[in-house]
Amino acid sequence: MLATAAPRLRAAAGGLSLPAPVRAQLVSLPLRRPGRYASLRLRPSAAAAAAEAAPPAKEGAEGMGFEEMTAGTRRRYYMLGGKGGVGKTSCAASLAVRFANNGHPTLVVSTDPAHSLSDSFAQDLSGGALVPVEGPESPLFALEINPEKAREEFRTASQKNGGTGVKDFMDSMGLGVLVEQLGELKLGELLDTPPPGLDEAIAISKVMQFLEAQEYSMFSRIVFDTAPTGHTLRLLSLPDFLDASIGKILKLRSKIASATSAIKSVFGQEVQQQDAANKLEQLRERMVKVRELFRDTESTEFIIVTIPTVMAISESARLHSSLKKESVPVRRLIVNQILPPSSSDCKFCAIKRKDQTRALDMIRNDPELMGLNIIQAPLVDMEIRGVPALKFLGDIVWK
Ligand SMILES: Nc1ncnc2c1ncn2[C@@H]1O[C@H](COP(=O)(O)OP(=O)(O)OP(=O)(O)O)[C@@H](O)[C@H]1O
Repeated sequence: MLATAAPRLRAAAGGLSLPAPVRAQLVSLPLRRPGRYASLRLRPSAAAAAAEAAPPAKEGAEGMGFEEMTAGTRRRYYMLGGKGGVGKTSCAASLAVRFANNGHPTLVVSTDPAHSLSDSFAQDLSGGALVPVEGPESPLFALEINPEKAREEFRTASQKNGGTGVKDFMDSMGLGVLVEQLGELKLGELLDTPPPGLDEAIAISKVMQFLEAQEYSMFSRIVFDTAPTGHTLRLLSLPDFLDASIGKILKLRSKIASATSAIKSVFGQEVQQQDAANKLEQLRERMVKVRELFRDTESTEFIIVTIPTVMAISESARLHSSLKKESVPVRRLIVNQILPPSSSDCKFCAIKRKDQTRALDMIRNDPELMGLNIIQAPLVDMEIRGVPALKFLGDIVWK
């Protein structure tokens, strides 16, 4: 029973209470104030008692606990995704803190255009660059990919330079060669409007950087806090789309090249043509790498986050089905915000708990979801913000 498990914890309206020191800080915590929590640590006894008081964290397959997630120093990617508002950011941030506290230099990346990593860590992590998170034992960095800023740069560049500045912008994302080709094919109008999927293209370009740039080589764990389902599915299918598009551009180029070769006698043109084609092939190879990364069971895992409601579970089942079609590895399902058992005679809580129990049964009987390792995460009675609160949640969820 919560009330007797530890004096710091109480059975509040059926939910799990944060320990007093964390609560005290949270009440007065402003948004995005850096450094506030750097020295605050949860007392191990409180965290342990909370973990004990929480509902069973896991069911399902053996050997799928945190030990397996943290083993080895070879880099692994974890993508957390699901319906809006279910707790993707809280779970991703808590996993990142847990990795960092277990010796992994970790990067947590938000690909959600409506970022909440800064709010979750209660530190200003905005700006689109790597920012150190204060608090964990090993280095933890955060990156909020800033598509709105990128969109703005895109618009400004194309307005100022009649389209040519767009190339610089796309160059910076490693996609400049695509623009060159579109320009050569006289598809200029395509360059003046941000293409659909630009947010995802920016995220993909970052993933390419993770694979290639020295700056990122130190990270042994990279955790993605993804956007709600639709966005994320587009993100995952984009490398395929770009690969196919590049294929089409290459074909079109070669058709145009052969049609015009008779009148092209300028020395060097052939070489230029070949150079552009090579660059396109290179970009294509990079896309293939990203696509393979998303599908590599050794290095990547997509973790679906849901809550115990019929609507969220139905969306999770659809998400899992789409991810399977994309061959993205999924093994775990977090069911967040579960009401722990309570001795209180709150009628509302009893009904809510029954509803949640039915929803959990629904997961166990759903053909799409039943094979996944289910991780139950308790509802805490306050917003989870700041490293100590995330550590508290992470120690309960990731066992
Ligand atoms: N287990 C929990 N107990 C209590 N509060 C929680 C829990 N999980 C998440 N929350 C709260 O719910 C809110 C939404 O959580 P979060 O931002 O993590 O969700 P999200 O799925 O990332 O949302 P979005 O789709 O808007 O990005 C936050 O205020 C967070 O503190």
